[in-house]
Amino acid sequence: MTEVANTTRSLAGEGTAETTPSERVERQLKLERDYVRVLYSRLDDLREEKSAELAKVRRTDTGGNHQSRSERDAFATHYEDRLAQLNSVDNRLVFGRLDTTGEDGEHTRYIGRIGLATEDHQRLMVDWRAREAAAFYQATGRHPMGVRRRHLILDGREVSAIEDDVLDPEMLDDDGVLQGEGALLAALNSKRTGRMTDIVSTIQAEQDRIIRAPLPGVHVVQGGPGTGKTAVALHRAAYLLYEHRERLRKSGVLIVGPSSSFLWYIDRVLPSLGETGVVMSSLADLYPGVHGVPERDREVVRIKADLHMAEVVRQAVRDRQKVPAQDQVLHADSYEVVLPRKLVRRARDKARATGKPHNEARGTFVKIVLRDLAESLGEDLNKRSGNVMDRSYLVEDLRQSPEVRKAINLCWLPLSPETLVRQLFAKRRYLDSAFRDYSARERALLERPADAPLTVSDVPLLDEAAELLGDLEGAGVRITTTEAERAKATENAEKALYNMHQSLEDVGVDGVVTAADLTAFNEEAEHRMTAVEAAHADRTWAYGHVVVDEAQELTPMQWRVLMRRCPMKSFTVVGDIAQGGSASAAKSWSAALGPFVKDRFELDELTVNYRTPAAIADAAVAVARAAGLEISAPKAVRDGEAPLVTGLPQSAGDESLTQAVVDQTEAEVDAVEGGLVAVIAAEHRIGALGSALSERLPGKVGAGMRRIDNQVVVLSPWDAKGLEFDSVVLVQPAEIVDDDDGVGSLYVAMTRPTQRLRVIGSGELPEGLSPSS
Ligand SMILES: Nc1ncnc2c1ncn2[C@@H]1O[C@H](COP(=O)(O)OP(=O)(O)OP(=O)(O)O)[C@@H](O)[C@H]1O
Repeated sequence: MTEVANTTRSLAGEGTAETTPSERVERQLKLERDYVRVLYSRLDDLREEKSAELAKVRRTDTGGNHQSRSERDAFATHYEDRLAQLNSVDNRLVFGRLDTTGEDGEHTRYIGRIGLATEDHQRLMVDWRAREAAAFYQATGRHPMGVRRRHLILDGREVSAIEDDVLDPEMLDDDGVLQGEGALLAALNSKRTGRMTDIVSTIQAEQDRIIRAPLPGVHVVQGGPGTGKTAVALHRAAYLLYEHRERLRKSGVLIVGPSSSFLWYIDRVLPSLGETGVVMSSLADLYPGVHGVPERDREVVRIKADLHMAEVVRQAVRDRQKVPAQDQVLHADSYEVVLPRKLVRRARDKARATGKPHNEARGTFVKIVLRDLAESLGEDLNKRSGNVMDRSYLVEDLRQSPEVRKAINLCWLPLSPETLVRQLFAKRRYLDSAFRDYSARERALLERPADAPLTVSDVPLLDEAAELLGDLEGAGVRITTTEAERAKATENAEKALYNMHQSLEDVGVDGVVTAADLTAFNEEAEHRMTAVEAAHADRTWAYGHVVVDEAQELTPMQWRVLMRRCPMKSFTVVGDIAQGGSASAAKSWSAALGPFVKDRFELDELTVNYRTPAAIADAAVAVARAAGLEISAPKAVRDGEAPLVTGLPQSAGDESLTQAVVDQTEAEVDAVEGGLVAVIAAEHRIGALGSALSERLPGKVGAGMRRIDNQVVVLSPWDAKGLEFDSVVLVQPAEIVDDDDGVGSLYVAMTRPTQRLRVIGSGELPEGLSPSS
């Protein structure tokens, strides 16, 4: 490893008076190239090592012994995790170099995606999340921290350029806040691919402070569009998993985003940082086994969002613990017995007083009813015939009677959350009782058939109901997995198995895998799936940390669900109050979080807009402010081109508008040369625009309009939330304001482009937008 020692000299003093600047750069480049080759070679060695170890472990004969098998599996899991990590970090393995001068001399550290060391434990590269790497992100011109920082720009495995930051307060201009400006601008100017990438090589100081904040507590990150909130939230998850691995490995991290297309957009970031064990969920999927469809009526959204719904659901459950209208005469065996209302009421009150959930308390209810009924039957028999009957026999006789069973069931049936919620909105008597504090108009709005699909707004109600009802098994009901669930589990297992095969082939073990290995892989695959999937499938799973993106959209009832998922209340919450679109979006962070944590949350703000060029961001801010939105505009990193606004006459019909949009989109596809174009329009236009665009640009517009990796994608402002495109064609902005969720939605749509914005509208345009001359 002499090569390593030679290349890890400090940057200081590397140039000599005799050499020209370009010679010095060349020498430095060579130095770095040599070093980076060493790093990749070590990575390759490690991969080979781990895959050989893995194959060996897999071949170990455990002699059918359960303990040896679990030990073998534990080793295998360890090697597999490490191998997966080594396989995921190839791209831009290393990106920085930090030289420090301290009392103990000069040190050079290379900063990369993971930590690497030589065989004899000499450090080669530091994980970006390690404490020693922090200065790489935190040193600024104003606070140089005694370091020299170099950015390495790689093309494949080769260093193509190096960039040294000037960390000298004397040389600071007023804007000296950006680090590694060249690398940063290269990242920002690159074409979008439809998938978010990591920013690990260019994290900025204000972002890094948030990423490395302590684990406990609720940390809110407010920031305008494009300030890197999503990026920061994901890198924070990776950091926490590194820094608190022991704790979070067991409890897990949950990431919540607004929609499944958004989760798809971000789902490559964590694996590229070597982290895979994270559970992701959209708001529609927070309740296991249900995917909530959008709730269309804004009034209904508002009603179901309110915390008062917890009381409504509680009442709905109480309504299912009934006292019959009259005393009932029942038959059991050869006896006749009266079931008095009073007895039922007493049993119900006692069962409720246990404080147990409905399904569990049902056991108490049934026991009390049978006991009291047997007692009165016993007394009756004794009175009539003088016989003293054994009470337990009578209880058994009553329990066997279909009439008695039916009568008891009608009073207190075991219930699933789905049934409760479906019937709540389908049966007038339940609706009227649980929503008694609401107007007749509101109740009419809420009513729907029992087989109507469950909506996103129903998801928190299901969760609430599940809390209050408890397990069905607690009520003695056996739960069988449905055919569909079984099919899904098999499909998942097959996928996992396929992936295992793939990764084996990738590391060159193909051909030596035995049938026993494959069985073990299969078991392992199932085991692994359940680690993440078990958490997702288990409503009562207590996560160690929850990350919430686009958090301004969460309703109070959705927050209530999330607070339940993390009893320790360790949250990273990122969002922008000004972008709030839904009918119940938060007006402030205090209003959103106050009911759950009072004022016990940290608030940080991100102030730099990395996505949208200033000329476009300014136009978006002008429109938002003209409509009275209070926003603090982040400072854009790039200037860019002003939006082109085309105003069609009021008389132009839908056909001319569509025509203009198609023409403009075609021009944008050419202009962005392989980049992505989004056409953002109100929901009702999406179908027609999609068809017209597919006709003009065959093969470029996705059939499913939400496939955001197509070159052209047509979507609503809601679906565009959190996403970005090289160019955006914005259709009929006035309609977006009226039709969708107000000017917040228009603001979201206008801030999606990384390069160009085109606006096309007929008739009057919203205030702040005027046709380009
Ligand atoms: N430090 C950085 N280095 C490179 N790129 C960055 C950096 N910070 C942010 N970006 C890029 O800026 C863009 C916007 O980031 P991101 O989507 O995280 O912003 P956001 O605040 O979540 O935006 P919005 O609120 O509009 O959804 C992304 O392309 C992201 O990769």
